[in-house]
Amino acid sequence: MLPAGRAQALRSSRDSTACAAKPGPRSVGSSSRSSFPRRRVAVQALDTSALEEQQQQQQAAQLNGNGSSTAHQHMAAAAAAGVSRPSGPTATLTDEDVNGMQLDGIQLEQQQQPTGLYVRVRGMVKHFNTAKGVFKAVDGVDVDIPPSSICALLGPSGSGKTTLLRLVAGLELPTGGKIYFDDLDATDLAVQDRQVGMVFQSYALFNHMTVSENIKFGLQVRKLPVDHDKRAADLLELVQLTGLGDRYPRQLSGGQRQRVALARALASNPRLLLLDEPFGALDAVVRKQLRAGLKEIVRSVGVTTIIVTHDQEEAFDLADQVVIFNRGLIEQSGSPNEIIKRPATPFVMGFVGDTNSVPAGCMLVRRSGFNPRLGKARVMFRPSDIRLSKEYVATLDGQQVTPATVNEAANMGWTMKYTLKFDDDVEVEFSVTRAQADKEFKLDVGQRIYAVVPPSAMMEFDETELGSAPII
Ligand SMILES: Nc1ncnc2c1ncn2[C@@H]1O[C@H](COP(=O)(O)OP(=O)(O)OP(=O)(O)O)[C@@H](O)[C@H]1O
Repeated sequence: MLPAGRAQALRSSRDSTACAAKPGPRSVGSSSRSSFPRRRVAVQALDTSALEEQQQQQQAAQLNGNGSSTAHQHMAAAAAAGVSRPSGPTATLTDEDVNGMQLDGIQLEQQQQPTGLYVRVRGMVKHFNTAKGVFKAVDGVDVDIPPSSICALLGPSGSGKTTLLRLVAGLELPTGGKIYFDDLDATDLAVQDRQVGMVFQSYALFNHMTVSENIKFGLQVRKLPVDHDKRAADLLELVQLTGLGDRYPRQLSGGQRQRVALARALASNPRLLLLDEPFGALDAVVRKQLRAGLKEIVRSVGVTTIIVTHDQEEAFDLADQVVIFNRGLIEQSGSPNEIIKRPATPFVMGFVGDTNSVPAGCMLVRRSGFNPRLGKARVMFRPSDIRLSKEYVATLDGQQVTPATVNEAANMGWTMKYTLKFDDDVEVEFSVTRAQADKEFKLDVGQRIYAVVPPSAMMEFDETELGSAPII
């Protein structure tokens, strides 16, 4: 539960510190309508994590002795035993960074700070030059993320999720396309002017600083006009770590460290929170707890949130909008319900949830009345769409049944999984909850059953449509 009054306190603090900043060195917002740099606080939303990431990359490049190392090499080096972690606040930022964050000329503004950013990505392209040629990591992506909503980027490994997140953060320069924050063309905006907070899988905390010092770090560097101690205390309460401010990161559990990272990312009131596998290194129970807390916190402070995750349950539970990536492109974007109930492509159907895949000409498909188009090789459907009768019936739900034999039964704990083998040797999986198995669907191996699948639940596809191998 969110501590009473914390979110309000944090919001009020945002309101009272609303400022206008001069545009940063790279804030070339081309739209003349844009009021972003003048109207909004670039200041209080300047988040340390993006800068630290940039800093890590520079340091890692130096460690590699190669100023032109790829971003991936940088990150790998940075991740290696925290070697590239900065040793102290003054060592973390270049003069240029700090100059970019100075508050000279900033006027206090009493106007209410808007909540989350409205993020629009248009025609985004990011190609990397590799030894094998041009690698299309992101290849023409449009996404709209409404203010204060949570968007999850989901997809196979290497599909371009993190690259898109880094493009939005300003940590990668696009090969093509535009990024808009509200009505501002933010494509060329400097990282420190993006009002972005970030949390990564690796904890990204300064080990030599206490928890409170970690949270206050960005506020101090920027000399933000808020009570730093109070803000750190408020954030610690928000992430339910009150009393642990004097500890060092090594004295915390993995889950606690991630909560500190979240508090630190929120300290400067970002209008956009970017999370890259924030709970990836944690066990399932802790992940679930943190997930619930994260949802409540980001909702309460109203920050627009983009999260990259491999965990489908996490994506569907957290997000208002789930974006499914494949090979640098978006296969589908929609609410969790839309994605689950109406997958737009065979890839999404196969990627999200369990599916059975059978030849288009098999008995089950033919008897169902489904008419595959010519040239299509297979048909998919969800195991949960199978209806069956243990007694012989000619039709079930108005459809002609297909007889099958229970070939295998697997006890999965809370569910039972059965393999059904039709008389043309085609096998499908059928699963029921333990409660259903105990009551109506207790099946024995060798038993005959009679199955139907509604044609409306079937999707035909070509094998090539399911590919997720990256394209070079
Ligand atoms: N700097 C780079 N140079 C060359 N290729 C890169 C670079 N950065 C990313 N890539 C490649 O771009 C593709 C997309 O990478 P990205 O990290 O965005 O994938 P992802 O969907 O986040 O994967 P994962 O879920 O495994 O983190 C990958 O194949 C990756 O190897």
